[in-house]
Amino acid sequence: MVEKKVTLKLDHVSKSFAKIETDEVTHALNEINLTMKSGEFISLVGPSGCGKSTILRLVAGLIMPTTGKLTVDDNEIQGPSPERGMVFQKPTLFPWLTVKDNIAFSLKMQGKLKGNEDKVEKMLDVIGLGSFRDDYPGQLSGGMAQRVALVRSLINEPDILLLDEPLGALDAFTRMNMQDEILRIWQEKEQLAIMVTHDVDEAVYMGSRVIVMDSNPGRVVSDITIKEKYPRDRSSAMFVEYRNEILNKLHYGGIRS
Ligand SMILES: Nc1ncnc2c1ncn2[C@@H]1O[C@H](COP(=O)(O)OP(=O)(O)OP(=O)(O)O)[C@@H](O)[C@H]1O
Repeated sequence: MVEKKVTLKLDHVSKSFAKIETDEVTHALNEINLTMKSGEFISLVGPSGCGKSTILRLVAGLIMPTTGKLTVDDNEIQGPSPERGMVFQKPTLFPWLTVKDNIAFSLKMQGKLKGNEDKVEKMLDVIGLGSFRDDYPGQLSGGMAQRVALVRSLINEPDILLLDEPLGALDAFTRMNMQDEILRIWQEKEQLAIMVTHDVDEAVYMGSRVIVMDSNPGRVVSDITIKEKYPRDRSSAMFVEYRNEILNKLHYGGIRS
């Protein structure tokens, strides 16, 4: 179980980007108010450009809001922190480091590797890549590389896990296995997970809450609590009902795919 329970708040958060070539401004997010807590799995869905990744990058502290503020337990987010781990769609591994060294990298950088070597080995076992520990990322399949990228973030035991379409590039079979793997780790650690996905099925299968967004300007149009218990059955009446409700919000909210 994760030691620290946290509350993340987005308080009237707006983010605009200026285009370099023109005077135009993109209102990526407009007045977002959200409260999320440890133990929740938040799925963010919405059309391309509605600001889903911008929310993750703000929470990661990679960018700052134009107005409003983001806080973790009332402390304003002012930059990146190992307490907020991000996994991107394309696994961002160091090609010159072995699988094991990629996983150990952040512990090493923080001077925490000594005494934690067994944690790296445990993570290798968790993702079933123990026998690939000395291989380089270029030798791995896409699914294997994504598993390494996932545990590389998890090894820091972040209070907040940010997943930016982490399974988007995987084949259907690997994707379903990884969904269960991520859920298992999340349930064990009880951290706050926030995942961007384009797949409504995946959003309902994994999320304890599904937040539906729309674009121009980027905003929240619906915040749905999924009350069905885990593990979920994709063919159950309740599951199908949730999926239809979200698809309806995406269409009737004027959302384009
Ligand atoms: N660094 C940036 N500079 C300029 N505009 C940006 C920047 N980052 C994002 N935007 C714009 O902000 C809007 C929201 O982008 P964002 O990537 O958050 O959307 P998204 O919902 O994650 O989209 P997708 O589903 O396609 O990944 C888009 O119009 C995008 O072009």
